[in-house]
Amino acid sequence: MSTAEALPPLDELIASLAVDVPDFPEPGVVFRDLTPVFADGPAFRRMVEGLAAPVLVDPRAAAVAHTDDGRPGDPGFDVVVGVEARGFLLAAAVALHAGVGVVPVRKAGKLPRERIAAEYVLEYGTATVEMHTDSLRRGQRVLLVDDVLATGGTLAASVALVEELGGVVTAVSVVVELAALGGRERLAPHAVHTLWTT
Ligand SMILES: O=P(O)(O)OC[C@H]1O[C@H](OP(=O)(O)OP(=O)(O)O)[C@H](O)[C@@H]1O
Ligand SMILES: Nc1ncnc2[nH]cnc12
Repeated sequence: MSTAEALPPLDELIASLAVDVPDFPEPGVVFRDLTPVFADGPAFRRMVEGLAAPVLVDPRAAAVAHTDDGRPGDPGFDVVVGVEARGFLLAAAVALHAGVGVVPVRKAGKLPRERIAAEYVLEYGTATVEMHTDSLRRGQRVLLVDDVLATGGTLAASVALVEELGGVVTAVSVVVELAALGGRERLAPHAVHTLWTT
């Protein structure tokens, strides 16, 4: 058996490293803690590659984009937008992998310049996310990245911000989809890619 064949499927690897924490941050919520998955080098690399893969039009583009010789490469998206805070860990790595830039969706009160805002309801509370008004160019193709898709409130608000700025959401990629909470349906018709559905 080759080394590649010996690798466990990515969803099984993530499931084996993630830790379920009952009643966090409030009673009734089972918190899926992905920090051990992020801390595992091979798992982190495979997650980053997996988040980009469904929209990485030319698999060679990433390698080309990493060079400094100016050769063009089209990864299939122009920028990665990542959601504070856990989404930042992934979005920056996906952007580096694909050879594009990264733009933050931040929680309220963190961005210093002209910004737009969207409010949403979480599985545990409410929040507001913001983007700088000049953080995207009209028509830019966006890969939206976060760690967890639960109710979809955070990502729906993020999609609204991206679209208000004229960005085109090419796809939404997450590590974990908590299917019972209906986030995928809430984000329709946008394509949602997930590495582990539970
Ligand atoms: O689909 P939803 O119901 O909107 O939930 C998913 C969101 O919740 C978590 O973020 P959280 O707001 O806890 O912030 P953090 O990343 O700063 O911990 C997670 O990282 C997602 O962004
Ligand atoms: N159950 C959960 N576990 C981890 N992150 C979350 N974000 C929203 N719901 C979550």
